[in-house]
Amino acid sequence: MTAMIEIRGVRHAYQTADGPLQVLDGLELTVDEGGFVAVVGPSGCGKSTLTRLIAGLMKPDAGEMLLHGRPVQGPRSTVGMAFQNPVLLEWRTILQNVMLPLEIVPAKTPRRQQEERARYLLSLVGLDGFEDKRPSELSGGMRQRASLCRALVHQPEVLILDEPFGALDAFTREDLWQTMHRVKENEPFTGVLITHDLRESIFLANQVVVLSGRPARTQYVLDVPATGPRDLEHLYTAEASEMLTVLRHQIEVAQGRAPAEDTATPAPPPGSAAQGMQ
Ligand SMILES: Nc1ncnc2c1ncn2[C@@H]1O[C@H](COP(=O)(O)OP(=O)(O)OP(=O)(O)O)[C@@H](O)[C@H]1O
Repeated sequence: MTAMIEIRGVRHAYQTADGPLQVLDGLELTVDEGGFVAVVGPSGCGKSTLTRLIAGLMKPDAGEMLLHGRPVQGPRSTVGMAFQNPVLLEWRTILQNVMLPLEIVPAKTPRRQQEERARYLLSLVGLDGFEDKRPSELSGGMRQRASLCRALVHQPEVLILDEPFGALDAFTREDLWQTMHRVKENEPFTGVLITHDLRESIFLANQVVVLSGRPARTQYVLDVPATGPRDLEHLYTAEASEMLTVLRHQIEVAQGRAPAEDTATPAPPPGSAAQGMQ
């Protein structure tokens, strides 16, 4: 497997009025090409900071950030991003919103082909028939689907999803998880998902990385045995329940609510590779 994202010993601090705030301290992460990694951790530990570094919107103070073996020097059109708040432009139709990145960073393909791709993506996420609507005519879940298409329109190598489903109700969120599997089956991106939802992490990702409390380092890595599309029933299996128990415990450790060396730590689920990174 070729590594798409390699993060080695990354440190980052923000300069604040109260002095430097150390956010990341010795972060390690490898995402294989075509892989889908979920990053979980306590609130404020530095997850969004990590996404900004991967996207090249900021540079780390120390350590290496590599995409396809090359240092990340700045923002690249090969990285797509979608956030919790979709921010679609009301004066543009849904199709025009999806095509917006192609106007900012022009693609080499002819306009007709670009529009075909945008329409294809909209149909992939179940929004065919809504191309000419305005954002305010769509539900929250539909706007998030459109935002996903916009992030994918450039055929990014890396798709960063920063809590994209966090503001949605439980049913819509589960619907979107299944859409995400369909998209992943059809679009060859490498995914990084930031989430607070552990069920979401094991449903979507093939690996879950737990960050420690701030300053964050990689505390724990869990390989999810199931790959490819799965139905929601999968979340109610003994295997899923064991994985969730392990992850919940790791989050408690990261929050300082459970000791790191705890003999009560549940064993990793069968078939999964779980490892502490103390
Ligand atoms: N531009 C900035 N300047 C100063 N401090 C910042 C800046 N951006 C983030 N921070 C601080 O850095 C820390 C990490 O922020 P970040 O948004 O990366 O955390 P997070 O893990 O994504 O948080 P959450 O889980 O709550 O979304 C927080 O304490 C935040 O207040």
